Amino acid sequence: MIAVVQFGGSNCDRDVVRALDHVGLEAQRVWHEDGLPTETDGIVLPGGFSYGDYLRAGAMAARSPVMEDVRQCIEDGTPVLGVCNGAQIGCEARLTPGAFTTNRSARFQCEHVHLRVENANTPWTHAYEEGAVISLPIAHGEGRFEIAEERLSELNADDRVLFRYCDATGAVTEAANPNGSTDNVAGVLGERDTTAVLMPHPERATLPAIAENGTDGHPILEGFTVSNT
Ligand SMILES: NC(=O)CC[C@H](N)C(=O)O
Repeated sequence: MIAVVQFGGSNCDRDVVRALDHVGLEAQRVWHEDGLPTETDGIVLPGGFSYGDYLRAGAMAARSPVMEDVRQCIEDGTPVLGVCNGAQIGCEARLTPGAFTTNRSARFQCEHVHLRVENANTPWTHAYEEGAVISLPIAHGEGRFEIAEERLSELNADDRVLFRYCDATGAVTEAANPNGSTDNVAGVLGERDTTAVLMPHPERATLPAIAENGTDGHPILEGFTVSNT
């Protein structure tokens, strides 16, 4: 069972449950104060505006006691995916490197972006070839990935950048960088490749009924089945 952890202000938790259901995975929303059910074999930190994005997006949710359980699950090899606000929470909780800060535009941005798959050898990207270009929606005000230069070199060396913003041809350019993220980074891996966070929303590009968003998010969510085998 995939636990979709809900904090005060989460607003993508139902969408994630529905998308996982479409992928054929049993998922359940779990209120963060209730802790993780014993049958948890995957975790999603969903998008939204936990605690109103006060202080910094994700900063308060990252300090919920449930995050200790999440950390323990990661150590046990349980796959964990953070999406948008969930990515911000993941970085704030130091499950993944770097930080998400205010977009270069200083505005909330809701648009479709192209992403280049930088590492296809992970559960989340197993269905893609390295260098593949996919399209997912973004919707955030604080999605600008920042990290110290030395840490970025380490991340690159360890192949822990999962996705970069690119144009339709796969070129990683400044023009294709929607929010000013360092090195166009849109998603990163934790110390294990079973932990990943990304700002774009795979659950919004999974259901065929939302045709304009495509279905490129489907294989990403399927990562839970890959890492569970
Ligand atoms: N869709 C979301 O999860 C929003 C993310 C976050 N609250 C932001 O605006 O940056």
